[in-house]
Amino acid sequence: MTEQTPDTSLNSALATVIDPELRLPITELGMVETSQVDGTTARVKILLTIEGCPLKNTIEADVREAVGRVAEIEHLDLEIGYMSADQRSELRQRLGHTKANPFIAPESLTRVFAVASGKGGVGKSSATANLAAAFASAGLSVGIIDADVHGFSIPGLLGLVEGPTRMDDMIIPPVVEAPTGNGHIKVISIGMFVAADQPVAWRGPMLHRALEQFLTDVHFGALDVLLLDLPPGTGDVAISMAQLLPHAEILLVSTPQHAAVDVAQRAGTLSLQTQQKVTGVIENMAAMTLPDGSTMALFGEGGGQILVDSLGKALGYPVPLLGSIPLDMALREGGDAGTPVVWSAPETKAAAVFTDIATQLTHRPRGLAGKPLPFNV
Ligand SMILES: Nc1ncnc2c1ncn2[C@@H]1O[C@H](COP(=O)(O)OP(=O)(O)OP(=O)(O)O)[C@@H](O)[C@H]1O
Repeated sequence: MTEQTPDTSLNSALATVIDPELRLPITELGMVETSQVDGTTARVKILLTIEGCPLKNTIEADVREAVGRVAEIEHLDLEIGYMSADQRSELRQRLGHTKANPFIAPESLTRVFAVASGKGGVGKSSATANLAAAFASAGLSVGIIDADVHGFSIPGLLGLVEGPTRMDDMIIPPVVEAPTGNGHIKVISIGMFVAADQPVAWRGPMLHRALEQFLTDVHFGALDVLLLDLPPGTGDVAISMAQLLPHAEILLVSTPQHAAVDVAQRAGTLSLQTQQKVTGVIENMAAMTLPDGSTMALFGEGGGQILVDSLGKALGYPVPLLGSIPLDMALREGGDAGTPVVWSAPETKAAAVFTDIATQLTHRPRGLAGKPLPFNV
């Protein structure tokens, strides 16, 4: 066995420091410019990707912690610098960032789910955030594109305050870690690019361009699952999504209310034109259990089943009802507090149903692979 020198011990320690956004060891990202040991002092220079990097303090603390674990080292002389344009370009190459949509590459292993609804306020964004949380709790690497232009709520539902990091023409999305395990959620939202109190009054081509840029400029890295939170209805974004991610599978969220079924059905049958697959229906806001154990069906009952039956007939293949999420105060409170109910109250029925749906989806075979669409935007 070869003896570890202090220098190799230092490098091994630095290799345990993971860049929180890029999710790779800083030693593999060209971020360690100097690492040497003189006597009992380690001299380390770390290069951050950009000046004003929001994660400076985290990376610095992680480096100090890692070096502190090396027995031979008593002092750390740590310098923080910034990458040059050439070094950043090298990093982009190392990451394989090509400004091409990675999700339509034939070798892509990412499952893409577009979460849609017929109308607003049925819990589509809550379902997206909770499904992402359930996938991340299962150890998966998850991405969310919040494309709900008029109600971008995903960052708030996940408690994200920081925005993306711009590295020249590459955008690095902020990351939310699952409370246990290695799973995480990378989030990009239209809301991160507009002033907080400004409505997004964009026409179709601009929305198309924004979605396209999210797919080409945002460096998600290797994702197991990508979820898109679509605006309600069958508008421009749904059509752009179908064109940019033809193999995306549609998850339709609806309440049990019978009146909601027709609108949800229209959103579902759009898939006939886009040739996408409706992978399942999630019924949300189903009967809630009251403190005395009785149930109250505030939004009626049975809509989810009616919807899957009618979609099955219209689409010509069975569409499963993946689960029925009850109205639950913990779900609303978790969303308001920025922690999805799957993480904040895993013991609730709502959390259990989301977890079950995520499990079903990971075990279901993929939808039809990227078919060309019969129309252009
Ligand atoms: N099962 C549930 N129990 C209790 N509250 C819920 C449930 N599902 C959603 N909500 C609450 O209903 C409100 C609307 O939910 P959400 O924003 O997820 O809907 P949406 O369909 O994404 O709306 P929009 O289309 O406007 O973006 C939120 O306040 C959310 O916390």
